[in-house]
Amino acid sequence: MAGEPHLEVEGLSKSFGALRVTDNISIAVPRGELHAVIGPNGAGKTTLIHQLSGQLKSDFGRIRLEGADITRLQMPERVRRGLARSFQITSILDGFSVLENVALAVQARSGSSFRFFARAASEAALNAEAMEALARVNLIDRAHRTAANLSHGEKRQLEIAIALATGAELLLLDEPLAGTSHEESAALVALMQELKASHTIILVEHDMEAVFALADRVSVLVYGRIIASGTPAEVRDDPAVRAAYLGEEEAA
Ligand SMILES: Nc1ncnc2c1ncn2[C@@H]1O[C@H](COP(=O)(O)OP(=O)(O)OP(=O)(O)O)[C@@H](O)[C@H]1O
Repeated sequence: MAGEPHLEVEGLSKSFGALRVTDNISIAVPRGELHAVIGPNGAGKTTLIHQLSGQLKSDFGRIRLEGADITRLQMPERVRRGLARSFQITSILDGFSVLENVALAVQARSGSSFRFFARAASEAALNAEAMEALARVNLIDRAHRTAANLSHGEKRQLEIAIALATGAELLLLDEPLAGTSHEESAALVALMQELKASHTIILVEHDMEAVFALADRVSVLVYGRIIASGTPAEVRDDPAVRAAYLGEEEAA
């Protein structure tokens, strides 16, 4: 339906024992928006991503993807519906080539549809799609390398290619810039800028320069609660945010 948010989260909560890690979170993300989620260490950002991806069951609340309630769906079903995450901890198969890593994701998405082809044709079709995803993330020239031999930044690009190859329209990116060099980070920021044109993105990231350059809107999570949500400028000027979060950065 026109006007329906691509992703809508309502009253989402998760506790570990007595600790309420995400607390009544509500966010609506229109199609095509890059929505950043920032907050201090331990605020609950990764837990929220796990709840959205289906890796963690929520205690309370609703998640809707284009209006459809996906709260109770398992991760593979969410992926099938176009929601995929790139992992903070790498999900790459080190012993396989870059191309094979992406081809596996294409195959997982396509399921049996490639079985109609003869084996060689099926492989060619898989590889062609995988190469397309690699082209999107500028990794074509690394296609035949063993994944283990990629640089850290290239591995992050590969993770995004794998998420794209699942056919995702909504990407959950959990700290894609963590541990990257200045150059790697610049390449990934440029890549996310490009992906914004075709994908809805939820980005958890500590690099404030990147967040404020990329985000259409930013939500600030502190102790599991959203204390502010708005444009980068609105969030930057919010006194509660400055006190709870950005102030902490300045003091560091
Ligand atoms: N499986 C778990 N069992 C118990 N506690 C957990 C579990 N996962 C996370 N926590 C706790 O929940 C809180 C939030 O963790 P989470 O990783 O979501 O924070 P975060 O905002 O992503 O932090 P960071 O920025 O450091 O990655 C932390 O106090 C963490 O110790």
